[in-house]
Amino acid sequence: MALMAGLRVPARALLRSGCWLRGAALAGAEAAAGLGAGVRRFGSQRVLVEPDPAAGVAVVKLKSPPVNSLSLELLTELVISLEKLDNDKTFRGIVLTSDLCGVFSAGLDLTELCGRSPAHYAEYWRALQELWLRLYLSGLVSVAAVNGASPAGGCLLCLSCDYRVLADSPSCVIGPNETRLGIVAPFWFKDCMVNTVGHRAAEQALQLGTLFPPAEALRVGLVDQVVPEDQVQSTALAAMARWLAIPDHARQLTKSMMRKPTADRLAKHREADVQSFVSFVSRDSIQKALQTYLEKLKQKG
Ligand SMILES: CCCCCCCC/C=C\C=C\CC(=O)SCCNC(=O)CCNC(=O)[C@H](O)C(C)(C)COP(=O)(O)OP(=O)(O)OC[C@H]1O[C@@H](n2cnc3c(N)ncnc32)[C@H](O)[C@@H]1OP(=O)(O)O
Repeated sequence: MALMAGLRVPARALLRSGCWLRGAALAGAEAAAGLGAGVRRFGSQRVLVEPDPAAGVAVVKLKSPPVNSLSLELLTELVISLEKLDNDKTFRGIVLTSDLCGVFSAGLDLTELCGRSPAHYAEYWRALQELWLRLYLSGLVSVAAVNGASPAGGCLLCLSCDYRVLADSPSCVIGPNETRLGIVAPFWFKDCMVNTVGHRAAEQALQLGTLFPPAEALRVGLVDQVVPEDQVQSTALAAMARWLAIPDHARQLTKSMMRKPTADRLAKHREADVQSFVSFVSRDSIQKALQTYLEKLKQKG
């Protein structure tokens, strides 16, 4: 750990922020990255949006060190950015990626699920539902450029996109590891898994809490392409070009036809889903399991 201005800052976080600062330093090379003169990045503290209006594409980068865990703030900022892009006719597609080195998203922020009030759990779960519904049903083409580990809720984010490109590195594991924490993925995560990899593979992965290394993730169909780490974003953009070659109205109607029944299962029972999450996560046994897991993570660091 490094101590900075009285703040306990993990060395890994500094390394990672070095990684995204390096990205910021490359701002001068924005033209090379497709950002023309006068085109400005926008976004918020935890979500960086790099627009390429000429291509109709925005690269949306998660930048919430150390591990892009889905805090209430990150969920909220991501929903706002997606809403803005969805409502802006300039954009037809987004590439969702991480601005940190080695981690796409660590999934739900476990500190949001431990030792908080039922009202907080309910607010948190509503924000997660909101993000999932918005991303899953977005009219934009969404390509996940998965440049780091993506367990549990991180995997859900990827599955909500239309296409997934994963970096070929042993640390880039992806999958629904919830049961390993002693918790259960919500039914809408289960539905996304089933829709992507089929019932049998989803059942095994969900029960065993499997985190797939890249080659396995490709084999089961959890991701669509595995490429060297430095080619993840360019490959995602190339995939995007293929998807954008299809007329929007036809693609959007087809996407809706494929996804709406799954989304409706949650949309029609959102409040019941919130209540079952709150009562589940408030159980003493679940609180203990989550605390123990968090402590193990911290000790490992
Ligand atoms: C009856 C039915 C009812 C249905 C109800 C439904 C209930 C559903 C409930 C919950 C669903 C949950 C889904 C989830 O997403 S749970 C979260 C699962 N995530 C994980 O297991 C990932 C844990 N993290 C890791 O494996 C690693 O951190 C990794 C992402 C691989 C990165 O590794 P590394 O680079 O080595 O970084 P560190 O492990 O050292 O972590 C750095 C610091 O970040 C903290 N951390 C990590 N992950 C989280 C997290 N998810 N939330 C909060 N904090 C996290 C970690 O403790 C380190 O902190 P510190 O620096 O203070 O030591």
